[in-house]
Parts: sequence; C-alpha cells; structure tokens
Amino acid sequence: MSHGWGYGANNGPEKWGEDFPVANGPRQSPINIVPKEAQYDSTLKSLKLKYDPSNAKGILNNGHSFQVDYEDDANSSILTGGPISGTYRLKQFHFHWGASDGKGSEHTVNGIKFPCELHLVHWNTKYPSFGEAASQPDGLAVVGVFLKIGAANPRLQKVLDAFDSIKTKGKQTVFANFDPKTLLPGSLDFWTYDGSLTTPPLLESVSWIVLKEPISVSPVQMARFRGLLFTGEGEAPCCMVDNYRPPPASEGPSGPRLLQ
Ligand SMILES: O=C(NCc1ccccc1)Nc1ccc2c(c1)[B-](O)(O)OC2
Ligand SMILES: [Zn+2]
Repeated sequence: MSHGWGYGANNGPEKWGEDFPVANGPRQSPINIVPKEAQYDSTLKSLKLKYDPSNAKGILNNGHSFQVDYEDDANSSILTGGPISGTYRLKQFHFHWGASDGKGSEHTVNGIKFPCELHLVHWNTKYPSFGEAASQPDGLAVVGVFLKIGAANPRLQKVLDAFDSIKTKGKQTVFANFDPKTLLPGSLDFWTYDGSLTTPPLLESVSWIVLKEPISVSPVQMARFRGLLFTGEGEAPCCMVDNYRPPPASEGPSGPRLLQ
C-alpha cells in the first residue's frame, strides 16, 4: 500500500500483508475464543493492576482509533500477575468498534462479535522503552475488555466528553486524572494466549489477557464513538467505524489458556 494502512477496501486488513508480511505469521491476533477449548492452567496467577490516575496525560485521535496516553517513566501504573512475569507499565488505552452494534470487537467468543473492545496496553520494564519492548516476544501485555450493549456506562462519560475536542485525525487534548481501573468489570477472570498487535506493524509481541466479563455501553454512547472521524480537518469526512481486525476464518492452532 503506497498510502497508509487503514480499514477501507483498499488499505484494510486484507491488504496489510502486502506491507507487513508478519500478517500471516504464527501468532497473529485477534482470535476467536472458544471457552470450551480453553485449557485450565492452575499455575496462572490472578491479575494485579495498580494504576495512578495522575499518570493520565492526553487523549488523541490517531486516525485509526483514539487513545488515552499515560506517563510511563516510572512504575506507578503497572500490571503484574496473570500469565506474565515481571512488571509491565501502562502506556495507553484505546478502543475498536463497529458501524453498528452487531460488530466491532476484534476478539470474538464462540464466533460472537461485541460492539466494542477496549485495549489497555502495557510494556515489559525489562526493556528500556515501549518501542524496544514492542519488538520482543514477551514485550507487551494487553488487557482486552469487551463492551456489550446495555445500560449507559457512567465510567465512559469522561472519555466521551472529550470527543468534541478530538473529532479529526491528529487532534489531541489534555486528559488528566483518569483511573483506567474504573473501566474494568467486577471479575478479572481471563483467557490468555500469545499473540500480536492487531494493527500494523502487527508485531508478535503481545501476551493477550482477555477478560471474560464484559462492561456495559449504551446504544447512545456507541453512537458517540461513531461520531469521530478517520479523516483530518478539512478532508472529506469519513466516520471512524469498523476499526477492527477480524479473527482468521479458520480455527487457529491452539486456543487460549483459561485462568480459574
Ligand atoms: O503501539 C502501536 N503502534 C505504535 C508503535 C510504536 C513503536 C513500535 C511499534 C508500534 N500499536 C499498538 C499497540 C498496542 C496494541 C495495538 C496497537 B492493538 O493491537 O490495537 O491493541 C494493542
Ligand atoms: Zn487495539
């Protein structure tokens, strides 16, 4: 693709392999999760997340999604336990969603798509930076949280209220004092498997930790996600929707392990 990657017919997931051959690699994400095939692993620990809300820096429309960025120059917002060893620092969180409520998540469960999926991105502090870690097989740990249609989720309000300031690609604004823990469901039970980034460069460096319990989002709240634009100011507007990579059609080699 001479033009940048995206989610359109000419630059979408089916075309990414042209510029990023790892797209056809052995540990690509997302996958379809089949709970009955997940193996119970008693050696897995429970997930431990410690976040400092004051580490929140800003919120950015990067033209593919929007992300909330965190200070990551100290071990103040960290992930430990679960399938990982060592300490991983929170770098950012972002979402993937659909043009309608019947699609939008990247991972699926028994083939079911959720309207939205949250990714909390952490990098292994055994490496000097996120960029370094992103190229290592144990470099990243991403917590995935499904959003399902239900009551409006008040925990999303602060994020939604920032959308008017980041409508177009490249826009960002200050986003201070936000605890991502408020976006997590009651249970931290998870499925885990070794995978990749779901967007180019599709690096195979992610320990995926997908929470079993979804959080809620209302149709009105989902409509506000869809008001963001892939396009920059002054360009012909293109709604930011369907910014998800679907799982491969065929069954993967090995399903995820399951905690508890
Ligand atoms: O950080 C990203 N790109 C910038 C970059 C900088 C330096 C080296 C490599 C990449 N991408 C990215 C990071 C984490 C996740 C995803 C995409 B995801 O799969 O959407 O959910 C989890
Ligand atoms: Zn993501």
